[in-house]
Amino acid sequence: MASAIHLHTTCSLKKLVDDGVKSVPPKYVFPSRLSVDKSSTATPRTLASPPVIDLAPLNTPERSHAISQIGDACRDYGFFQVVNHGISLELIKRLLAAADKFFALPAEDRIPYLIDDPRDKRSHSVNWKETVAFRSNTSAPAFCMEPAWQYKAEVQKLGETLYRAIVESLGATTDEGTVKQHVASCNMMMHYYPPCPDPSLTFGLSEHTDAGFITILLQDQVGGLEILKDGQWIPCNPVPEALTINIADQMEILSNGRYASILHRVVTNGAKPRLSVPCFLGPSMEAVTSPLADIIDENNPARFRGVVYSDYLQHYMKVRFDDTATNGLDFARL
Ligand SMILES: O=C(O)CCC(=O)C(=O)O
Ligand SMILES: [Fe+2]
Repeated sequence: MASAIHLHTTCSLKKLVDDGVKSVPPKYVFPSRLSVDKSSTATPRTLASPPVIDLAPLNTPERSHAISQIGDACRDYGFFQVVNHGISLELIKRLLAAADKFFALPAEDRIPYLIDDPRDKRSHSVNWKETVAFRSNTSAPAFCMEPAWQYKAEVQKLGETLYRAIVESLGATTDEGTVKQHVASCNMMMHYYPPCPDPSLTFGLSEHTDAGFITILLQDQVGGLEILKDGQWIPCNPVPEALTINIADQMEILSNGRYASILHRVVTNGAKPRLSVPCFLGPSMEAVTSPLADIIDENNPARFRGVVYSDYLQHYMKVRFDDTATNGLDFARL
């Protein structure tokens, strides 16, 4: 969400829940939730969760095996989880502990740091979550900033590794200058989804795709993330010590549509709060994304035009979170 203007919010959903709210206030009700046949949105058991991929072989003679696993996951799911990702588990624990400590603070100490995520308002409905965005040294209390900055730097490195691997899985090459331009920014947020008195009425985060190249998500073990696969919402169940990766819009353009940016959403639950830390890795504002030259020929013509990221983001923020359009990528489609 690189270009979004983040206004600070004045209220806390968590406080409402802590104070014992017994029903969902109307602004948090998604009308689409009321009209759907609940049986069709019940978590299906038939389709598997996205695959879990071991990244350790990337630095060994077995690299090509890991690359083909990544390619298959990008093509078949647009989502996968990675273990042996190189980010210290101790650092991850420290970050999650800091996040827990932050969300345990009294509401008045937390509210100044909460942002109005522009993605939280879809038409008239509001997502069931609270969010902090790590944009400056004062985005969160110092005890959060310290692990957050360290984690963000590690995620940026992992993002470059994954970008290279994904391009390689397409049978294409890239140069270091392009990697730096396309993995130029890392927008990090921290979402807290309180337990909800009626999860059938709400979304933690309603369906969307992410705008950048790839998103690296740290989620706790509670669960709630779902992806749309073959017309069915399937859970992306948390795996201990894994990070969740998804293809975002710029990667769909780069891969000329071979790797789709997948719709995903977060559902709420009645029992436990959930914490997640997404990092949106995207290009610099002036960078142009277009399909990789190596994968375009007369049998595979370009399906997208080149787009400047700042133009893309402007369009994305306009259409993605109202009810009038469903696909931000139509902006770039030829
Ligand atoms: O909390 C999650 O699991 C997903 C968050 C997400 O999709 C986003 O912030 O774009
Ligand atoms: Fe997302």
